[in-house]
Formats: sequence, structure tokens, C-alpha cells
Amino acid sequence: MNGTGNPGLPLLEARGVTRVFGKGNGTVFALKGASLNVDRGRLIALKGRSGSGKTTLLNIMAALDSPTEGTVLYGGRDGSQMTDQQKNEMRKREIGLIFQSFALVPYMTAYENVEFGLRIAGIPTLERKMLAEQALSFVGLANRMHHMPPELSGGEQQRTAIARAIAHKPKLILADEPTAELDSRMGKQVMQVFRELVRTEGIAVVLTTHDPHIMELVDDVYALEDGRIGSEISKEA
Ligand SMILES: Nc1ncnc2c1ncn2[C@@H]1O[C@H](COP(=O)(O)OP(=O)(O)OP(=O)(O)O)[C@@H](O)[C@H]1O
Repeated sequence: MNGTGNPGLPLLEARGVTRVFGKGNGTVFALKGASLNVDRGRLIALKGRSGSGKTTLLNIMAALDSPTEGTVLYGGRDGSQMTDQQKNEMRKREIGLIFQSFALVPYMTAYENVEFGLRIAGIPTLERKMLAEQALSFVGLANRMHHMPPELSGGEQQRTAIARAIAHKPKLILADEPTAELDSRMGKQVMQVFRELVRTEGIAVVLTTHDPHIMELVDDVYALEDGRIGSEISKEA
């Protein structure tokens, strides 16, 4: 992404991204030329009705899927010019992914879940311990990290998932409806963690949400309409 690139460039630029699924009568245009810039230090929400393409856009930004047309630039680097291995490497180093359902391993403690993520990312053993503890402390789970997910509240489980996503110190967090399974108090706690990450680490967070209360807590709200980014409500950071 922008690790070695020009710091003046956006962290990520989606330009005219179209994604078509299926063929013939079954063709679905999930995105039709969506464009979006993500700058560092911004907390961004993507809203849109069910089926408007939010998850599709997030997957494309995460380089888990490729646009049918259009480009995604990572610090100026064109994703379509990267091999699958280069995309995997970039994702492991620079992107943190968070899902609505937390996606934690239920028989591993919070600490082990975070540490396991670092192991997959190829981080050496000694560093793993330090980074996992740092990330869990950051999300306020220093005292709960040796509990298994079923022993944690929904908010604590999602904060564990955030710790796993941030432990390798990515530049960009992509979160698909991270607060959908949480009550409003826990949703707010999770948003506070995102806010603190953006403030102290200067990273960018892009999340999808249907919740108007969550939209009040971000810097920019973009609406996906008809496969495009239709409107933007920008607030002062
Ligand atoms: N792999 C796929 N094959 C076929 N169609 C797909 C595929 N993935 C998504 N779609 C279709 O693309 C459109 C956009 O889906 P997407 O999941 O991105 O919407 P969304 O805005 O995230 O919806 P929700 O808010 O319900 O999660 C939908 O019509 C969906 O059915």
C-alpha cells in the first residue's frame, strides 16, 4: 500500500469499480462504477440498503475479489498489476479484516486467537507475544485475554477480533458490519476503539453499517446507491 509509496497519495483509491456476478439472465451488477478515496486518519462508514454492494466493495478493497472493470490503487499501486502472492502479502502486512460474526476460534483463548493470526502472518514467536498483548491491551482486554470466546460478551468478542485485526499494525482496517451483532452500548465501545486507533495510529477504518447511530460517530458517510457511491456526508475530523 503506501508503506513505500508516496505519502501524499490516498491509502486506497477505488476508481470506477464494477463487479458483475453470473451470466445471461442471472447477471447481477453488484457495483457499477463505484469510486472512493480512503485517506489515512479517517473513520469512514459505507451505508446502503441490503444488496447495494457494500460487502462486494469491501471484499474488492481487501483484494479478496477483483473488479470486473475499474481499478483499485493501494498507495498508487494498481491491484490488477499485482500477483495473487503480492496481494496476499499486502493483505497480511497492511490490511486488517473484521467481520460481523467475529470469526474467532471458539476453543482458543482471546490471546491465542490474536497470536494465531500473527503466526499466520509469519511474525516470529517473541514478537508475537508482545504484539498480541499490546493489541489486547489497546482494546481494553488485558484482564480478559485468557478467556475463551464463549466466556466473553459480544462486545469483548468483537474487541478480540479487532485486536486480531490490528496486532500486525495494518494501515487500513476493513470491517463488514462490525457492530451488527452488538447492542448499542457495546457497539459504542467498539466504535471508541476504532476512533482511538484512527487518532493514535493514523490508520484508516472503513466499515459498513445500517445503523444511523454508528454513522454519527464517523468522519465520512458514503452511500452506495445503484452500484455507485451516490452521496457523501463529510464532517470535520
Ligand atoms: N458471489 C456472488 N454471486 C452472485 N451474486 C452475488 C455474489 N455476491 C454478491 N452477489 C449479489 O451482489 C449484490 C450485492 O451484494 P452485497 O453482499 O455486496 O450487498 P450488501 O450491500 O453487502 O448487502 P447486505 O447489507 O445485505 O449485507 C446482491 O444482489 C448479491 O445478491
